[in-house]
Amino acid sequence: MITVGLLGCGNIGHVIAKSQENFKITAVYDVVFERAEAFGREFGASPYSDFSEFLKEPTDIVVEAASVAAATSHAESILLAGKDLVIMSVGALADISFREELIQTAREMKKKIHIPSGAIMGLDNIRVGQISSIDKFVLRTTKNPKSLSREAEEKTCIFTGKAYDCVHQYPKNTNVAESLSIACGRDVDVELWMDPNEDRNMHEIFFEGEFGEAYIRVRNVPSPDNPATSYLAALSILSLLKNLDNPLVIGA
Ligand SMILES: NC(=O)C1=CN([C@@H]2O[C@H](COP(=O)(O)OP(=O)(O)OC[C@H]3O[C@@H](n4cnc5c(N)ncnc54)[C@H](O)[C@@H]3O)[C@@H](O)[C@H]2O)C=CC1
Ligand SMILES: O=C([O-])CC(=O)C(=O)O
Repeated sequence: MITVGLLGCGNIGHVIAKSQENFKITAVYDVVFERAEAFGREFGASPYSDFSEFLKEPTDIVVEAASVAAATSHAESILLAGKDLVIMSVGALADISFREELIQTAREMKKKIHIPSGAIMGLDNIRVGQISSIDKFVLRTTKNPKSLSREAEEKTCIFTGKAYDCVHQYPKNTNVAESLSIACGRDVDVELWMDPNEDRNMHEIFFEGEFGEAYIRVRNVPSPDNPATSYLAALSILSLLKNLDNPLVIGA
């Protein structure tokens, strides 16, 4: 049984806690301690208000499902505590020197940093961008204004530019852009749209290069408790944890 420490007892944390099969969440931490306490009562995990005490719990892996700020503050100490790490708030890795330091720490500690596929499909083969030339890479994300905590009467483009800048302006909505950038090894182009007639979180990927061309479109059901987050994102952590100790490795 894999033991999991959970950083962030929100929407994603609750979805994964309801499907514990080959893993058990034994320790939880949240900046709002009452959330960790309530979560601990519901799912039988120990709640912590002190992050260093949370790290002393003998867990195999910590799942960060909190915020870019949480991932930035705590990722290094999680690895130094000898635990593998799943990062959901991938926007934290947009800072290249921070990302390289983390990778170096993971290497020294012989630990892994996992970036789940999150709210998209196809992240595995997008890694061909690291070994083969890419001519075009655009992510077009379209969400209902409610998912962006905004209002709009008509379909409106609110950002065009590089993933790095988008992640800084919309950290709760564009972790996908950073996951794609890391996977394919370049700062991808991003368009962010809000559309009052769209009830899904839609991500379209336009990808062209030496390999040929690909178009991937996912129309995700938003999480009822946090419409900015697609339900698929929580499922992707579950499939990652389910396959962690599987000798058969599927995907690139
Ligand atoms: N990589 C991807 O494809 C995706 C990433 N995400 C990201 O996953 C993260 C979690 O998403 P949800 O569960 O929907 O969010 P949520 O807002 O429902 O829950 C986050 C929880 O973390 C806690 N938290 C926030 N900052 C914290 C900190 N500094 N220290 C400790 N606890 C903290 C909050 O109090 C809350 O209980 C978000 O950063 C979101 O942007 C979401 C969807 C897709
Ligand atoms: O990328 C993100 O941060 C979240 C997102 O768009 C989604 O869940 O669809």
